Amino acid sequence: MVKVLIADKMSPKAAEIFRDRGVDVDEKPGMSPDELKACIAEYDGLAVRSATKVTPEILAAADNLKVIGRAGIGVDNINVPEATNRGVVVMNTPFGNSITTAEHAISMMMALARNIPAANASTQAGKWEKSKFMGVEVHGKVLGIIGCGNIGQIVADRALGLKMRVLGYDPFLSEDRARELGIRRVELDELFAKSDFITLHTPLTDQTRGIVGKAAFDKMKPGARLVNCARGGLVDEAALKEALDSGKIAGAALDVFAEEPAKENALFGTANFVATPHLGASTTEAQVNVAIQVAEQMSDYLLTGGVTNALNMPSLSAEEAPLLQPYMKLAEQVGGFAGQITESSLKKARIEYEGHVATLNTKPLTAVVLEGLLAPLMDSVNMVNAPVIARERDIEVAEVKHDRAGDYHTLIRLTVETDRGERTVSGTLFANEAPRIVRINDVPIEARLSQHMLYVTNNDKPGFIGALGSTLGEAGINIARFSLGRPGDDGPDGIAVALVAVDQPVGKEVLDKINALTHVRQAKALRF
Ligand SMILES: NC(=O)C1=CN([C@@H]2O[C@H](COP(=O)(O)OP(=O)(O)OC[C@H]3O[C@@H](n4cnc5c(N)ncnc54)[C@H](O)[C@@H]3O)[C@@H](O)[C@H]2O)C=CC1
Ligand SMILES: O=C(O)C(=O)COP(=O)(O)O
Repeated sequence: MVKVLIADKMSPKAAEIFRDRGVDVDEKPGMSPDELKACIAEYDGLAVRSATKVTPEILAAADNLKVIGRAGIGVDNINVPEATNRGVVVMNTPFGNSITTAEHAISMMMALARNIPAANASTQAGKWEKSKFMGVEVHGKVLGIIGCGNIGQIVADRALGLKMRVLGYDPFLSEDRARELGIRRVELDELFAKSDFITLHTPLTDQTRGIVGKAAFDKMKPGARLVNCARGGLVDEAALKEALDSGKIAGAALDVFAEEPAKENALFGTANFVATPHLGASTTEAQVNVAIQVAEQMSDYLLTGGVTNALNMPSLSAEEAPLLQPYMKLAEQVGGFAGQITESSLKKARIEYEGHVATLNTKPLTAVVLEGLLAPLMDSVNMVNAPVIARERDIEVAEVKHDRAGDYHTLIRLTVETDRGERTVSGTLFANEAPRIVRINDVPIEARLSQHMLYVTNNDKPGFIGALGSTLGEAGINIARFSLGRPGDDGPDGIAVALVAVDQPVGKEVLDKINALTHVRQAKALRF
């Protein structure tokens, strides 16, 4: 009998469904990491919310684990790459708590506008400080939404109902979709400058970490109010404290903190600061939704192999799987490469299949290319929902097949079109199984991707490679493989590209140093 552990507090519906489906279930919320590590080997499935941290250590001890189900949206408490390495499927429930979380953000905004938490405390303390708690209307005010995905769009809808004017910043929000939502799409600086209220609804990624920091507070309209019901690391808490203390902003409400549980925090006790203990998803309705969904999805997988809302596994029939498997990896790399080097709003993605791959069922491959392309920007993207997300975001997707082989016997070429022009990434399979990137824009190259990569465009001049090697060496970063390419093969003619596989991640500090090297035009750290 398969056995599942529910490690966080969940609606009793989850255990009920597991039992009804014939899955053995233990409920042990509140375990320490050591306790979890000691017992995890017993289980085939692990169901969590945000409290349990599924670290590489836990995964290393999870000898029988096949699936992790997140009863909620954000999976930043789960080490998905490590789970993938270990063949553990990670699933979430992308929509079950979105309305509830949007409603919490609106509640936090209203709490700030009318000083409700402080007025409540003062009134119940017997003070009757009517004149101290003068508020502001939200009617006619500007709400800036950073991250206009599922939750951000629900917040926009509710804010429009409150007669607010809504601005949205999201690299994936198209002009047409913004118009449909009744909001205005802006760049981040304009959002900071014009918003009376700002609310965050992005996942926590390398791009969004610290998105509201000192520079952002400096750009904000004096007297703005900030709400964060997404993830703690999005707001720099020290900079927020300074902005509140100096009176630069009039208030802030946080549901999420850089460190949770936040039992101590420098912000506690600050005037005009409101805090809730990660309550965004905590309503009866949302908790029943996510508990049912997670238990159904995990039972399906454990009992039948059916996959829904998996973040790290494509769903495929048993017959196609072995044929498509090596191409899946290639498709993910080609898409992931383009996604990580694309910085502005995507308009089109053209996926061309040439040679052998064009004779296969390319639908799942296109889905995996799109998944790779969109994954750097959102949490809940998988091969099943990636085409839907692309459609919703007005990204035009074209699939083209050329049966005849070109330079390679098999090739996947992805061309993405953004506001700033086109980018192309092509890849092939060596020996029918090993993915290689063979062209980036007009530059031929031959690169095997590994977990940590450095992608550098530079002026093709002597001295660059030595300087790069020294900078990495000084930072204790070992170069595993080094691939170089340039548009023409007949001597230096301007630009060149280096794809460097490194054994350690390249942090921001080292990346800044590389970007400052003579001849470097742009360096980016990529992850696969
Ligand atoms: N406080 C709580 O209890 C809860 C918090 N959450 C958090 O809310 C987040 C959002 O959830 P959903 O809307 O369902 O996710 P979603 O994936 O539908 O939307 C996220 C949006 O953020 C955008 N985005 C990504 N990078 C960005 C950037 N650098 N700048 C601006 N926008 C960017 C994406 O394009 C996407 O549209 C989740 O990732 C989760 O961390 C979710 C549920 C409950
Ligand atoms: O769904 C999410 O992303 C959340 O943050 C909800 O967290 P929770 O399940 O309430 O611990």
